[in-house]
Amino acid sequence: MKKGMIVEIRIEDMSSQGQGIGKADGFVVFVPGAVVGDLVRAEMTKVKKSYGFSRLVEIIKPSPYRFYDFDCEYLSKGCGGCQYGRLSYDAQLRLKEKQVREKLQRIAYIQDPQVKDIIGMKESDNEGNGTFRYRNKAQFHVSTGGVITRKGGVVENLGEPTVGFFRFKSHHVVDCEECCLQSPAAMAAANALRRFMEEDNITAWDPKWEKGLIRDLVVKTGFATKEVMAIVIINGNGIPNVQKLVSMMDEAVYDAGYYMESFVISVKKAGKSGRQLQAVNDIMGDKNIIVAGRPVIKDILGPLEFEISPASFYQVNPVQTKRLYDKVREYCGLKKHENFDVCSEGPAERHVILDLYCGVGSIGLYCADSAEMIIGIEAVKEAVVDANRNAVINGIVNARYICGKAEEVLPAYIGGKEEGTYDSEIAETVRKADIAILDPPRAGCKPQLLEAVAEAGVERIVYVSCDPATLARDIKFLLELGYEFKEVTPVDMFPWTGNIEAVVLLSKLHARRNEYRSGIKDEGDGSDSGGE
Ligand SMILES: C[S@@+](CC[C@H](N)C(=O)[O-])C[C@H]1O[C@@H](n2cnc3c(N)ncnc32)[C@H](O)[C@@H]1O
Repeated sequence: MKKGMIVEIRIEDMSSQGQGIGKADGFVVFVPGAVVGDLVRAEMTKVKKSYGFSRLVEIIKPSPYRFYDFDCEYLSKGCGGCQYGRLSYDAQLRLKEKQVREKLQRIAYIQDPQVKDIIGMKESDNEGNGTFRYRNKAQFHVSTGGVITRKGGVVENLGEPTVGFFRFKSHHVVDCEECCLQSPAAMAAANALRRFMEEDNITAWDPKWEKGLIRDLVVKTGFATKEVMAIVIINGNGIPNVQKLVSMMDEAVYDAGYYMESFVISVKKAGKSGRQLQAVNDIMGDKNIIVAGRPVIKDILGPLEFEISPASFYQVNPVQTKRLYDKVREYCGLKKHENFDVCSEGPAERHVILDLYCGVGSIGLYCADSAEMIIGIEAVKEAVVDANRNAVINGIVNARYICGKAEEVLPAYIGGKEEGTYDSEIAETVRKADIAILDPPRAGCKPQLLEAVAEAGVERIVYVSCDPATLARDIKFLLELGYEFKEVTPVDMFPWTGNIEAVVLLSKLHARRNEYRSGIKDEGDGSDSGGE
């Protein structure tokens, strides 16, 4: 295989970035623009030892799964947001199921994993918007516009500001005035920011010159409350004429049918290396300044209310979050939520549940009615404060939160190594835990955390993941630590994109746990489950 060669390829798979994947002469080739089922002609652009990249030349026979009605002009302009925008929704769901299965087979070495039907979105969801407008958090990048002073004092007008999303595998911002995945409030706020920058000649952050003011805009929307928080991430100490921007956004958001409850500036000073390809949560600055309104917005999920701060994580698709959390409850073995009353005085089941990577406490609080105690661990302080407040708002008294890295906090509490440096009452409760819910960021869990969970001896592990590869890696380790894989349910939290969410149930293998505890390294065959 050589660069410049024209090859014919049947597309059999797709990457999470939306590239078609097929084989030519046994050689794996990535073809951007092609979808599963296409027969294409492609020109090789880069050739490695066993795989290569190509440019789509011609679709010889289009796939029956091709979707032609995706109503977005920015997809063809290169916006990298909707990687699966050319694939029918049903085909997306099948592809995501397949990807979860394959990762478990290839990375966790589970031969025939029990993969339940993916929980997809329905047409009637989300006030009839179905698989569209499902995101309650928009993250816009802002690119150069206005005037800038170059090194040496040269003043240059950089042209129109752009507010939108990165092009596929690039930091080029595709200017988007409309996005069918975002809430109308988010688009109204983004368009107001662009207008403000144009009118007031406000610069955007230029990663090449490491100059300019506005870097990004995050808009959080409470779908149930219509409350909106706008967070403008800047390279500086403030925004000139910021009150004008606040009123422009406020008006635009109100016209879209929402209420701007909070306007925040997040300060992120220029680093030497300029803008890196950002992980979702790295977008925020180090210091958040509440310029107008309240420091939190509120949302409602099922029977619970949640307050969310600028720096706190909150699941982005509320309709699917409810379904995901219901699945978590089911995997925890808790009763259904139908007659849920969080304030009920009825006897709780005797579960002690560890809610690891708990964010604003949402999953644990969703399970609190069936627990003796919820212990949440979370690294972001604002989220821990939110979690405590959320427990209070909902009248939940059986939840405690610890701020710190889960991989440091849990081993300390389980091992009792630093007695005196932590709450011994909580430590005692942690050691009684019988269920652990793990919901880490994309990178997955650190081995120390998984070892501590196994050391705690919980009967069930419910692992929620947004990256099947790190999920499979961690499951492989948990199997070695004496747990048995039961089943996985993928949940489509991110229609039209290549992102996959999945929830896994693992249960303790009693004989093997004892071996693990006593340090005997007997492999066993896993058939000795004395389990549940
Ligand atoms: C995918 S979110 C899950 C949040 C929550 N369970 C929910 O459903 O909304 C992952 C959370 O882990 C937190 N986090 C990241 N690294 C962490 C660590 N090492 N220890 C504890 N929490 C961490 C993040 O701040 C974030 O709130």
